[in-house]
Amino acid sequence: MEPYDAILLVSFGGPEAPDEVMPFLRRVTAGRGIPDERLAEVGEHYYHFGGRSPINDQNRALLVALRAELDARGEDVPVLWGNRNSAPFITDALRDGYAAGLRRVVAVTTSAYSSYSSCRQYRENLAAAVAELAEEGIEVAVDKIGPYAPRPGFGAANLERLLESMRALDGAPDEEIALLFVTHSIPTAMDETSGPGDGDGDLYQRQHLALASSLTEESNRRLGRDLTGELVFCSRSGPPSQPWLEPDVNDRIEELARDGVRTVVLAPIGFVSDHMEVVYDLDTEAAETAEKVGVRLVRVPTVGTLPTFVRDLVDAVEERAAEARGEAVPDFPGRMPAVCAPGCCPNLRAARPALCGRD
Ligand SMILES: CC1=C(CCC(=O)O)c2cc3nc(cc4[nH]c(cc5[nH]c(cc1n2)c(C)c5CCC(=O)O)c(CCC(=O)O)c4C)C(CCC(=O)O)=C3C
Ligand SMILES: [Fe+2]
Repeated sequence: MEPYDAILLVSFGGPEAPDEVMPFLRRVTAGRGIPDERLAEVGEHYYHFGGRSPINDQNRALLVALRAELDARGEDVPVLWGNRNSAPFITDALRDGYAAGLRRVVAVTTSAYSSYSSCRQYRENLAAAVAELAEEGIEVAVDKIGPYAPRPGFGAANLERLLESMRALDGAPDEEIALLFVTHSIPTAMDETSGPGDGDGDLYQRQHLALASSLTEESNRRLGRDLTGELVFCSRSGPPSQPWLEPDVNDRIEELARDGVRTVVLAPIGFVSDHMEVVYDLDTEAAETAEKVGVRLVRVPTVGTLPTFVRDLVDAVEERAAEARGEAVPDFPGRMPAVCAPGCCPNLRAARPALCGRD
C-alpha cells in the first residue's frame, strides 16, 4: 500500500459498561451546550442496553472484514483502530503503531458524509493526536480518504440492503408504503456551512438527497414500484431554540399514518453500522411511534460488514494510496477530494488545527 504502512480506522466510540456511560457522554458533549436533561435522557438509552453500545463490537467486526479483504488482495498492511470518544483512543492507536514501526498512515472514518461532525471534527481529532505525540518525540504522518457517501460502491451496498428489505414487503400496494431514508440531524447552521465553500453549502443534506434519490429510482426499477423516497432525521439534540434539520422521523411517521400509509420502510443511509442511534432512536423510539399509530415499520439494516461495502472501503484506500503516489484515480459524480479545501465544513465554535486539508 505504498506510501502507507498502516490503515487507521477512526470511529466515534461508545461505552461498554454502565460506569463508562457518563464519562463517555461528558467527552462527547464537552463544551457543546447540550442541556443536562438531554444528557440524562441519552444516558438512559445506553442503560436500557446494559450500558453497552454495540458500536465498538461492530468496529471490531469491520476490522476483521477489512483484514480478510486486504489479505485476499495480497495486501499485508496492518489496520489500526482509534476512537474519538472511548478507548481505544486515536492517540494510543497511533503511539502503538509507531512502536511497531509504522510512520505513515491513511485514515478511514466510519462517517461517510461531509459536515463538521462527520468530517472536520475527525480531522481535528487527528491533528490533536499527532500534536500530542509530537510532544513525546513521536512523528507520524496521517492522510485520510475523502467522504465516501458519493462513491458508487457505497450506493451499491446501500441498494443491496434496501432491496433485501423491500423484497419482503409482499404484495403491499405502493399507496400504502412510505420509503424514508434517515440520517443524524445536525444544526441547520452546520448543514448550511458543510462542504468546501465553493458551491451552495448544504453538502451534508445534498449528499444524502443524491443517494436517496438514486436508491429510490433503482429500487423502483428493480421491483417495479413507483415509490417517492424522502429524507428524514433522527437523534436531534441541542437546545430547542437552535434549529436542526427536519422533519424528525417520529413526526413524519405520525403524519404518514394519518395519510393512510400502512408500512414505513426506514433506510438509515446516514450510518454505517447498527449502533446506538439506530438500535435506540430507530428500533426503539421510532418503532414505538409506528406501533402507536398502527404502522408496520420495516427497518433496513445498515451496510455494516456487507462485502460490497468492505470492498469499496478498501478500493477507496487503494485509490488514496495511488493518489499519494501521483497516479490518476477514477472520477464519479460528487467525488470528494481526499485533501479538504481551506475552510471546508468549518468549526463554528472555535478555529482548531485540522489534518488532511489545505488549511
Ligand atoms: C452527523 C453525526 C453523526 C454521523 C456520523 C458519525 O458517525 O460520526 C453522529 C454519529 C454518532 N453520534 C453518536 C452519539 C452521540 N451524538 C451526540 C451528539 C451529536 N451528534 C451530532 C452529529 C452526528 N453524530 C451532533 C451535531 C451532536 C450534537 C453535539 C455535538 O456537536 O457533538 C451525543 C450527545 C448526546 C445527544 O444525543 O444529544 C451522543 C451520545 C454515536 C455513537 C452511537 C453509539 O454509542 O453506538 C454516533 C455513531
Ligand atoms: Fe451524534
